[in-house]
This record gives sequence, C-alpha cells and structure tokens, in this order.
Amino acid sequence: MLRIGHGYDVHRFVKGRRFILGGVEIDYEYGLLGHSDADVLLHAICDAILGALGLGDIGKHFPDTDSAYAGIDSRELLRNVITKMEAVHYRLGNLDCTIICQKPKLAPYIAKMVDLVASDCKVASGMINIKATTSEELGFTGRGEGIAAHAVVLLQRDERKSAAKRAAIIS
Ligand SMILES: Nc1ccn([C@@H]2O[C@H](COP(=O)(O)O)[C@@H](O)[C@H]2O)c(=O)n1
Ligand SMILES: C[C@@]1(CO)OP(=O)(O)OP(=O)(O)OC[C@H]1O
Repeated sequence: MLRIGHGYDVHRFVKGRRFILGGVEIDYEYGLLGHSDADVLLHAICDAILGALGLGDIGKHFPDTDSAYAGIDSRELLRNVITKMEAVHYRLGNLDCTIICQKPKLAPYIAKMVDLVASDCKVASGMINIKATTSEELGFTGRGEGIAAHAVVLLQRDERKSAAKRAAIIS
C-alpha cells in the first residue's frame, strides 16, 4: 500500500533571528520568524508526511500556542512525525522538496540538508531530494520577504511490521 502527501509552508525573513533551513544554520543577515526555529523546509516535510497518513497538519500536533514548542529545533518535530508514521506501520519511500528563495544562494548547503533529513527520516540519502529555485524576483519570495517550501512524499506500508503484529495477535 502506497500513500502520497504534499506539504507547503511559508516563513517571513526578519532581522535578529537565526536562519535555520533543513536543519542547517545558514549565515545570512536575516532569519526566519516563527514560534519554533521556523525551519520552513522541515515544516513542509512534516506536513507532507502527516498529510500522506491522513493525520492532519503540523499545527494540530504541535500548536503554536503551546510554549513547549517555543524555539524548538524542527528536527525534533520531524523525528516525532516519523515516530507517528512508524506507529501506524509506514516507512518513507522517497521525498522531493522545492525551496523558493531569492537570496541567499542555497546550493552550498543542500547536501548537508539531505543528510540530516535522511538521518531523521531513517532512510538513505538517495531517497531524499532537495531543490532550490528563485522566483525570478517576483512576489514575496522574489522581494526577499520570506521563503516558501513544498514537499512531496511517498510512504510505503511496512508489511513486515504489520504481518508481525497480526501474527502476535493470532498466536
Ligand atoms: N536560493 C537559491 C535559488 C536557486 N539556487 C540554485 O540556482 C539555480 C537557478 O535558479 P533559478 O531560480 O534561476 O532557476 C537553481 O536550480 C538552484 O540550483 C540556489 O542555490 N539558491
Ligand atoms: C512549527 C510550529 C510549532 O508550534 O510553529 P511555527 O514555527 O510558527 O511554524 P508553522 O509553520 O506556522 O507551524 C505551526 C507550529 O506547529
């Protein structure tokens, strides 16, 4: 059984915040604003996985009204989502992401992001693809006011785990 999910997120650039993207800290004059560390890429990935599972969205699981998530490292949120995915016997097949960002240049950071996301999702790096594009100076991303990210994920039911669970119930 396969399930597909899509996630989309936006965060605004502001002065005085760290710029964390895909778990990587990027040296830039602006950072992203949010209740958490505002890692827009990891939020889109969490939403894609939750969406594939029919489990709602990131705000439902980690409300921005809950102080427990203030300033939280979004890798913790992603790992929590992966735990939920495993609890219902799914594993990640592959993940493809697009970051829409006029500036700065992200290419030097992409390989590190891929490695961190792969590690948190418990898959080989070859299953994770992360791309960046500008929006040709158009719209809010083009004006450098913020970043948008999309993620599309394919999940596979872990038949071994569900068979083992069935066997345990029968015996
Ligand atoms: N923030 C960004 C945006 C883009 N890139 C890389 O540049 C390539 C060309 O971007 P276009 O928007 O002109 O298509 C793109 O394919 C990325 O490899 C980047 O590193 N950082
Ligand atoms: C990640 C959470 C955590 O409280 O807060 P934000 O950093 O504001 O990010 P957003 O993408 O608006 O998702 C909502 C929240 O789940």
